[in-house]
Formats: sequence, structure tokens, C-alpha cells
Amino acid sequence: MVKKVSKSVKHAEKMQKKWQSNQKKPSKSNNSDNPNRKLPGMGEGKWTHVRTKNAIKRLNMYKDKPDYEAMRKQPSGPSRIEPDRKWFGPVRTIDQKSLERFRVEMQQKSNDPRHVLVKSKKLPISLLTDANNETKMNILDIEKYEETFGPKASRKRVKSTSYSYEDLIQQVEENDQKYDPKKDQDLTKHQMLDFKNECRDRRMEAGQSRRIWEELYKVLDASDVIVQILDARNPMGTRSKHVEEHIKKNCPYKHLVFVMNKCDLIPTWLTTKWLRYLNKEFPTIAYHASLNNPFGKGSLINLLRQYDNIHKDKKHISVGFIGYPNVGKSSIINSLKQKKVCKSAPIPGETRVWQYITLTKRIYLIDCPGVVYYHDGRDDTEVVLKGCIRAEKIDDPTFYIHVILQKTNPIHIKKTYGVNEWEDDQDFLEKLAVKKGKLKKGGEPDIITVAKIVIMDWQRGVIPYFNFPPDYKPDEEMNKNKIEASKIGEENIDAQAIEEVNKEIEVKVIQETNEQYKERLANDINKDIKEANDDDIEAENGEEDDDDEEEEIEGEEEDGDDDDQSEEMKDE
Ligand SMILES: Nc1nc2c(ncn2[C@@H]2O[C@H](COP(=O)(O)OP(=O)(O)OP(=O)(O)O)[C@@H](O)[C@H]2O)c(=O)[nH]1
Repeated sequence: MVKKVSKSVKHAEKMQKKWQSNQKKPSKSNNSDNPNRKLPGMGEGKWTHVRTKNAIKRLNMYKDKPDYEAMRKQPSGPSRIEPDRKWFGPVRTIDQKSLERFRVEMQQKSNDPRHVLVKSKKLPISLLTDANNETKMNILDIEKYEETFGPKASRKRVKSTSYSYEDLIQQVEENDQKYDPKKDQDLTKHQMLDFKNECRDRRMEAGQSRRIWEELYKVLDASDVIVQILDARNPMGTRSKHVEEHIKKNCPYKHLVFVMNKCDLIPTWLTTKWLRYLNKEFPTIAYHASLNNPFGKGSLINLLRQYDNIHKDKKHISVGFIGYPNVGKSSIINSLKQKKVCKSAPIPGETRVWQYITLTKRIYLIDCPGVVYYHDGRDDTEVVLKGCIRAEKIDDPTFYIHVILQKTNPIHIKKTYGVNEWEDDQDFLEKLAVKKGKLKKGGEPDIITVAKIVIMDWQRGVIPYFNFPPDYKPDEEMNKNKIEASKIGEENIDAQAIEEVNKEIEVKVIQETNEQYKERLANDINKDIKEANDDDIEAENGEEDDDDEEEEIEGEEEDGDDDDQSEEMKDE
């Protein structure tokens, strides 16, 4: 066998030599096995049927078949291949100190609504998130193994009064005889619920059907940027915490922006206050949707362009417009397009299904039907005042007049309707009906019709009304701004003042380059060293420590991998 093996090795060596000699000296023969042969007139179209150089090489290769038999008989000993990290792809390393620094920076940036982390998929996010914040239920931390699973386990056994099928049936029969429906609390609860459902005014549930919610989630899924439209008169009331939390939790890579529409209906000073307040949470832009004279359009388009810049890898970005019914989603899209592409009307629920509109080649807009969100349980008055339900559909419109009169400054009521004094809401409606000539047969004032008119005026902004930001103290500036508050309307928007605030909050994409990050990191480190040195000098025994630290930092500077990580973190 040893003989046979040596024979095959010799054969292999011989073949290799032959091949090498063939490689060195190109044969001059015109044999069809010679890939380098030159036939007269070759390359001039004469020799079209001859084998190509590659075909000859391939056929020659088949001739030199390996000696499988010999290979099979070769003794094979155990072999060990040294593992190499390169096998597992482009692995980067980062030392603990740099990772910690990076983690802190990441945390700060990602909490800021005006910073966007691009290419986050390239980062090992699980490494960067603080492990301490993730609570894991570990039963063995609470109970010892012996107490949980061992012989001393103190877990309670399930108590059962019947251990056989017959016993069980007997017990059920006994209980059935004892049952008294009058004492059944569950039954009375169910009956109450049924009664409540029967009493419910279905019309008050506009903008909440399953279909509308499905439309909303379709838009949320399809959008890269979500624009939540708020009514400037009541921004907090028309905000949806539910949607904001959903985006934060399930799709943090989507960008949420606020647009405060109808800012022509509130005074300018209040608009700037609201902008400053809302901007702490999300980028906010003040807007007035109008086809001929829009306001805030430039800032909004600018913002969308910046988000588009971040997503250069995508073919286009989709921008979903969501919000309460009647806040002006369709009107904003129309004003951006400068033509009527979406149906808009002074009645809620005009948009019924989502709709795609092309703003530019790279920016698509999606109009979504208005959705009503309940903040703290259902409140029909809020639904009516936020304009989510059409005034003509309200069964008892006089019920809501009391709240309207309470919330509005009497000066505005007098100015709008010419009714100077009233005792209560009933009296107000009667006086208004007489003034407007809305009388029934026999001269009785038609208060229902007049109440519907007042609600409609409230919803359309004819009656001036606004809310203050939660951090605003009315006493300070109320008096100063009282006169201004009475002048509300498109022509009274102080464009310059609002534009200045709008500009303040524009999202700017600042892409920190690798070099810049390196420089910043080096500066930080130098600062740290200096501080440490100063401390040591104070302590008068710090020379050794200094050396240690310097060594450590030198190592850090040599290691450029942490900088590779930083490449991915670009700030906006
Ligand atoms: N004063 C004022 N009215 C506005 C503004 N934007 C929209 N409106 C009015 O608000 C009403 C509702 O506008 P739409 O665009 O239909 O509102 P929507 O959010 O699409 O409503 P749905 O279709 O119910 O979802 C219309 O009468 C608009 O004229 C604004 O900036 N100022």
C-alpha cells in the first residue's frame, strides 16, 4: 500500500512538471490541442470552425484527471484549522470606554425630536441601548431554585372539590338549583351595558368606525414622514397621544411632525407661544391653508425636502397627513399643490378613503380621513366643539350653547351676533332667533335652528376662541394682548413674527463627517486628561496615574474602529 501511494505521488509530480513545462514553453505545433497555435489566415474569418483557445484549455484540463483511487487511499490524519474572525464578515471592534461615550451621545441625540439617526440599521442597536433599562423577568432572582422547583417548592397546589367526572356533574347540578338570577352581579352589569349601548347616539361616533381606524393605520404604515395636523384653536385637544406613542414604540424610524393649521384664527403672539411649546416635543410649523394666500408653505416644503435628503436611498418618500376631522388636512394638501386635488369642505368626514397625491417626483402625499381619539373617555361636548360632528346632525344643539357662551369672551359674542345682554343660554338663543328672524309658526323663536347656526359658526371659526399652552400664565400678558386678541383674521397674521419662529425650528441636516467626529472625540479626550491632570496635581501624587491614562488614550487613538461606528451617526 505504501508502494502504491508513493507511485501515485510520483505520478502527480510528473504531471505537474509536464504542465509547468507546457506553461513555460509555448508549443509551436499546429496540433488542435495547442491553444497557442497559429494557423495561416486565422482571425480573418477563414477559420470559423476551429476550437477557441478557451475550449482547448478546457479539454486539456479534462485529460489531466486526478487519480481518485490514489487520493482515496491516502492516509488522512486529524487536522485543525485556526479560526479566523474574518470568516464572519467585516467585524469591527470598539473598546468599552468609547462604546459608553457613543451610547450616551446616541441617547441624547435620539431623545431630541430634531435629530434623526440615519442608517440606523447598520448600527448594533442592541449593544447601544442601555441594558439596565430593559427589565427582564428573571424568576430565579426573586425566588431561589429550591423554593421554586426543588423538593422544598412552596408553590400552592390547585384546590379542587371534585376529582372525578361524576362528582363534577353532581356539583354543577347542585349549583344550578341554588342559582338566583337576582343576585347575579355580572348579569346586571351586562344589562346596564346593553342599555347604555342602546342609548348611545351613534352619530356622535363619527370618525371612529373600524373602517376609519384601518385607513389611519394604512396611512401610518405607508408613510415615512407623518404630519399630524392640529387645530391652532385647540392644539392639545386635537393631538393624538395614541398615535404618537404608537410611532415611538413600533416605528421610531418614522418622523413625526406637527402642523398647526388655522393659525389665522388665533392671535400671532399665541401662535408663537404654541410653536415654542410644541417644538419641545416634535418639530412644529404654523400654517394657514389657503389656495391663494397660504402661510407656512415654504417652511413645510423645506422640512419635507430635508427628510427627503435623509432618505436618498429610497425612490421617493411618502408623507401621511393625519388628524381630527375638519382640521384642514385636505386644505393643506390643496394649498401645497396650489390646486384642488382633494375634496375639502366645511363639514367633517369629507375625506372618506386615503388618497395619494404627487407633490414632487420624490415626495408623495397621503390624505387620510379624520379620526377622533378619546383622551379621557367619551365626551360628546368635546366632540361637538372640536368640530368632529356636523352641526345639522346634532339631536339637541341647544345643550351645547351653554359651553360655547362660557368659553367665549362676551365681547366677541356681542360683536358677532349683535346681542348685547342675555340671562342664560335659552334667553340668548331666543334673542338671537328674533334678531335673525328665525321664527316658527305663531312667532315662536326657532331656537333649535339658531343653536345649530351658533355651533356651525363656532366650528368654522366665526366666533373667536382659543386655548393657551399649558405652560402659559394668562395674567402676565393677557391684558397686554387683549386688544390684539380681538383682531383675528387672515389679514392680521404677523407673517414675519411667525416666520421667525418657524425658521427657528427648521430641521437642518448636519452631517458630521468621520474626520469631524475624530477631532471632537480627540478634543474631549484631551479635556478629560487635562481635568484628570489637574485633579492629580491637586492630590500631589498623580504622576503614575497620568501615565496610565495617557497609555490608554494612545491605544484608543490608534484604534480607529470607534470612528467607523461614528460614521453611521449623522445628525440632523
Ligand atoms: N380659517 C381657516 N379655515 C381653514 C383652514 N384650513 C382649512 N380650513 C377650513 O376647514 C374646513 C375643513 O377643511 P378640510 O380640508 O376639508 O378638513 P379635513 O381635515 O380634510 O376634513 P375631513 O375631510 O373631515 O378629514 C374647510 O371649510 C376649510 O376651508 C385655515 O387655515 N384657516
